[in-house]
Amino acid sequence: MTAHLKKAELHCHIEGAASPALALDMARKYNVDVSDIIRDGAYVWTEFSDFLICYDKVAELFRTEEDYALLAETYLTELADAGTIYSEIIVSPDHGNTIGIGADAYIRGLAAGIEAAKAKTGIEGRMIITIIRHYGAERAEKTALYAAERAHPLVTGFNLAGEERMHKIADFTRAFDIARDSGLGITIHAGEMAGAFSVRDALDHVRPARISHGVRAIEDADLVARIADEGVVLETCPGSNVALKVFPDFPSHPLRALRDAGCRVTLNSDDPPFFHTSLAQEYEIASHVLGFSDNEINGMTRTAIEAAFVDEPTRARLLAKL
Ligand SMILES: Nc1ncnc2[nH]cnc12
Ligand SMILES: [Zn+2]
Repeated sequence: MTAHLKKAELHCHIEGAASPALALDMARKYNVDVSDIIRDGAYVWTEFSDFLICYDKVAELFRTEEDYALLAETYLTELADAGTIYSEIIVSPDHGNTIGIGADAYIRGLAAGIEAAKAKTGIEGRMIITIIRHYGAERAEKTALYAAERAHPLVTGFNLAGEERMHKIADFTRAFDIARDSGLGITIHAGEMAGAFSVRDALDHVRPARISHGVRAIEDADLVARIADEGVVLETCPGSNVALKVFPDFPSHPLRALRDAGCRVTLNSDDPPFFHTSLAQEYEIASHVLGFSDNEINGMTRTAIEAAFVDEPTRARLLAKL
């Protein structure tokens, strides 16, 4: 049982945290037919690109600042109930623009949800603005400028998500330079749907403090050694990887091998209800399926707080809670 363990997560896409029940509430509110994406109380998708389409359709069900506040408050309260003290949610101002409320209202709504959850439960939350790889470099640079202008004090990091098999990481270096120069922490999706070369490209071109996933680095022993040497933190999401068939099953997942090779690893949920998981379940998988001891799991939680994109007094306060 890991229910008694304190938890922290660095990697959850906020629209990907919407339960099918909450998405159905939104669909009813806006009279949207969602029978193509929700069936028998579960999201319906077949493989990664189809998952991204399903994800976008769910995101478009949240249409006001209040909807986004409810989404963030609901998710973070649920995390806090499972013993979570810290969460970074990945947010996409581009979604605010798509639904027509604009990036500012989107971020304001999410921030209100984070603050409401904190007031109720004490959970600390931050936002990581993500650019979307398949939208291309031009849109990424606009979003980076928006993030750099300090969209909100709770925005503390910058990421690249989306279809990893499109474009090159080198196309996004200007966006990452803008974000880094503004003081945002840098992480980047790599080594999930593409192989070790993608992680190497991220390290060479972007120099992130963390890699979102990074698990396919396991295909290249020299790269694993480099990740360990450089202390780059891996935001691993085993349940997501198995659901998306990055690895066929949990025994094939490289979390143990990466950790044993000296990589700094953390546990994360990615898009929990899409992958039939939760942060609490990822902790359970780490314990009962991957065989990590409570001490080893606590070490991963500590790594998450050490690598969190927060100011030092907040980090010290969070570390004191472990
Ligand atoms: N697992 C994932 N990989 C890349 N982009 C995403 N957007 C939402 N979930 C994602
Ligand atoms: Zn992700």
